[in-house]
Amino acid sequence: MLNVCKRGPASISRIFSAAVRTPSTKLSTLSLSFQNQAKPVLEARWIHVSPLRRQEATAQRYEHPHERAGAVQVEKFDQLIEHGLVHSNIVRAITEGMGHHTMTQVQSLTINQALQGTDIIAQAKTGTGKTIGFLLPLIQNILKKSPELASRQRYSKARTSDIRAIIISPTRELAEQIAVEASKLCSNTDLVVQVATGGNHKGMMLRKTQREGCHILVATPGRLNDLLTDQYSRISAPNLTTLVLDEADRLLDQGFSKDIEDIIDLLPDRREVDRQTLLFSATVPREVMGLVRSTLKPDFQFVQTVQEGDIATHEKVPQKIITVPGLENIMPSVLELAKRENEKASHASPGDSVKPFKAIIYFNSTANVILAHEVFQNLKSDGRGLFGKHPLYPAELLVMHGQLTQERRTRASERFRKAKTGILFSTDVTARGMDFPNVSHVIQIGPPPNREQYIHRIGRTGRGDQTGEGYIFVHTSELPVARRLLRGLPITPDVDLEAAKVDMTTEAQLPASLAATLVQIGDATKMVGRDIKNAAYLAYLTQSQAGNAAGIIAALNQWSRYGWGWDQPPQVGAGLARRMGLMRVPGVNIGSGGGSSSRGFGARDGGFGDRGAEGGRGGRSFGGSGGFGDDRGRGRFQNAGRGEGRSGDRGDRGFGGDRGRGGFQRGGRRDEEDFPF
Ligand SMILES: Nc1ncnc2c1ncn2[C@@H]1O[C@H](COP(=O)(O)OP(=O)(O)OP(=O)(O)O)[C@@H](O)[C@H]1O
Repeated sequence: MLNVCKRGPASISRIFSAAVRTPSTKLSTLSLSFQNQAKPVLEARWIHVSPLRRQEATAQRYEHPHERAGAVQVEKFDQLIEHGLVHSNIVRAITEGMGHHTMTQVQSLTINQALQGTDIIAQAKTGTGKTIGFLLPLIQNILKKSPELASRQRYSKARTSDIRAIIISPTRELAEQIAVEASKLCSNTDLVVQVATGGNHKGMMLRKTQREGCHILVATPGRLNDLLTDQYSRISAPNLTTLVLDEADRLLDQGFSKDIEDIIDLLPDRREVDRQTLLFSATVPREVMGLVRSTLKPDFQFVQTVQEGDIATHEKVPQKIITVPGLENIMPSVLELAKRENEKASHASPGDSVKPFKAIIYFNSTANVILAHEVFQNLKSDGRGLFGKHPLYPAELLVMHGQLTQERRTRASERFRKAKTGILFSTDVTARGMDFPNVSHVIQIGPPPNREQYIHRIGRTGRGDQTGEGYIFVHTSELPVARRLLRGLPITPDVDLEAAKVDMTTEAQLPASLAATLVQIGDATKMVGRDIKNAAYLAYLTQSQAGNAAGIIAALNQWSRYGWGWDQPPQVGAGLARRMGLMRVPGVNIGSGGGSSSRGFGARDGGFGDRGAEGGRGGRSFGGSGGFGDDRGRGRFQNAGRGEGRSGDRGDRGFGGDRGRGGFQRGGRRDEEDFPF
């Protein structure tokens, strides 16, 4: 059926322009391999598990000389009680409270090992239960030293200096989530869990901790540093038994490693108070291995259920790449996808595995999150005027980025957690560790900042025994960089979405449903303010890794013309254009300013001098990364901005940059044979 709309997309944009006028060691058999050190007094051990041999692996016994003779590798939580390894009050919280009976592979390996007190770095795919993997041994090891804490007392006598375990997380939301999980595990014991994050009121947290005491502290790095150095906080951990770094590779990369080093210096000397260190993540890039070694004892174990060469993402999550001819194709394509999935879900019979559409859409900049969220909020179905029903009704449309207050961030997380159907427009603040239930789709807009981030983002779906789907949209000019970053991942091209193929620069006859989608996005975009669009343009420009300035400028200009209906593209400040080497690039609309008018709509996770982190340290990068109170900027334009550190928020004001890899990089070797897309 062909359309109503005789004129094609080009004319849709003209409607806008009328309104807008400016510019194993395979442990194939749980065998252990030894990595000899130069002076092998103690050696680190690598435990790899081939997924195919899991059953076999988990049934084996350890036979390492360091092991307790006869130590059994258990795989049911109840067996931990039978073997006298873990207090029944902890196990009951998992089996009866949470309903988990069988351990996941990473849990089985790490719990069995960590109970013996060794330092561990564990790498396992996203959503495989790593949180319990470190919480359970951590809690048991506290109870081993203080059995009197094993059952609930009427009056707890905990103090602020009773901290036995500290868990560090790179983001506030993740810290909150871990604290909730830890409280569940401790629910039958007398252990007290507290959480300290940058966005929350320090005084209130301190008063609560002074009132209730603390045995397990979950914190973000900046706030933890702040508490440990504040002599009035009375927070101390003289008897610390365990330190956990969740998302360890993130905490040990350049953005956070100095904070972590400072925190470790503030903890009791390990030679005087022995403690266990546990590092967990789905990704452990080689670059951080040096720091991993220096953080752990020399005889640490590397429990790796993802081996080099294995697929790092879940095979059960189909991943598709959609190459679009214009950036203006992306929002209509997302809407088409959402409508299609809603349609499928509404026709599914009760036995079908089709889930309601509940998606997280990741953007590389705060400004683009804001723009997309506004557009989707403004959507109306055809012919209903201003008060028309939303085409995705009853979906929740939520936004999450580092410029929001902590209260709004928490509210957005909670609402998305509860939503049956919805879209969370997000920067990378939710990319790691967040366990939102029933996420059916993860959609990434543009190439991710790096391969690890792609893996963590995709990991928000297909968690536990759930299924899910991944989509990534890239502009043709971004394809080389996407191929370089995502080499070897099971991503296949997708050509099903009509809105992703249509040429918006020419008039055409279109199927009615496609025309309706384009008109809906067009009308909704028209209602979004100029500043937001300017900011989105500049953020996309400054964080782009396309390696081709002329190409990305052309794509952005086409977006502003055919997506927003602007005659002139937004201005790029002369200073910024100079710094980015854009002065001679055709199509750049150079303004007179030294920088850009879009401050405040940060690009990838922050920057703009807002390295203020959780504790509010001023910074110097603009165009940084950081953002969302989690990531710390290593921006493209270091030193170019003013320090605008804001207490309680780790840089999210920047408008540029990419985590340590700045824009316009070379696209890397192009070897078509290597890529399915
Ligand atoms: N043994 C288990 N059996 C079934 N479900 C489990 C088990 N352990 C944990 N889960 C559930 O699996 C989900 C994912 O767990 P968790 O968040 O710990 O994963 P993760 O490996 O830390 O993920 P990420 O790498 O994204 O941080 C949670 O909903 C959790 O309740």
